[in-house]
Amino acid sequence: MGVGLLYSTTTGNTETVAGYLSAEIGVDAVDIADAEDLASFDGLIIGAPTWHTGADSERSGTAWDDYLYGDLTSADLKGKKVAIFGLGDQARPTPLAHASTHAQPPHSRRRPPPVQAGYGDNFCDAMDELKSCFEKQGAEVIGAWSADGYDHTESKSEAGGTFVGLACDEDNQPDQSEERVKAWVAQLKSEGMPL
Ligand SMILES: Cc1cc2nc3c(=O)[nH]c(=O)nc-3n(C[C@H](O)[C@H](O)[C@H](O)COP(=O)(O)O)c2cc1C
Repeated sequence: MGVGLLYSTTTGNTETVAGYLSAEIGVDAVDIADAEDLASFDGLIIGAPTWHTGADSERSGTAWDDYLYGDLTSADLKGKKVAIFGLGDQARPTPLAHASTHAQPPHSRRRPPPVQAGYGDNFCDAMDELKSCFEKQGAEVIGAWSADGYDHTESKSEAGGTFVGLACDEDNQPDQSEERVKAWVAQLKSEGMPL
C-alpha cells in the first residue's frame, strides 16, 4: 500500500504542511477522520496541531483525539515506521499592550498584567502524544528533528534539544515550512521510510 499521509486540522495549517509533504512524496494527504485501516500501509507520516494547551491527553483537539483512544488501540503496527509532524505556535505569552498605560495602584495592590495568548510553553505538545500512542501499537517512530531555529520555551515533544518529529509554525515561521519539509523527507528516506 505504500506510505500513508494522514493529518487533522482545525484552521488549515496542518493541511497546508500536509500539502507540502504530499507534493514532495507524491502521496495524497488524507484527513484521519476519513482514514481506513492504518495497518495496511508500509509506513506512515502523521500530522496534528495542538489546541488543548497543557492537556495530558487529547492534546490535538481534532479527530485524532478519538482515533488515538479508539480505532488505533486495535491496530497492529509492529515494526512499522511512523514519522510525526506537528503544527503549533511558539510565541511566548506577552502582557497586553494597554495594561501599562493605565494608572497603577500602589505596588502592593497591583495585579499581574493580563497576558495575551501564546503557546510557547506547550509548543507542538500533540506530537509527543501521537508518538506514545503509536509506539504502544508497536510502531517504530523515526524522523526526530533538531529544535535549533525555534524560539519556544517548553514542549512535551522535545527532549535534549530534539523534537520527536518535524515541528512547523505557520503562525510565526510560515516561510520555513516548505524547506523544513524537503529536508525532513530526505531524512526520512535515509532512516528507511519506504518512500
Ligand atoms: C485556543 C488555542 C489554543 C492553542 N494551543 C496551542 C498549544 O498549546 N501549543 C501550540 O503549539 N499551539 C497552540 N495553538 C496554535 C495552533 O496549534 C496553531 O495555530 C496551529 O497552526 C493550528 O493548526 P491547524 O490550523 O491545523 O488547526 C493554539 C491556538 C489556539 C487558538
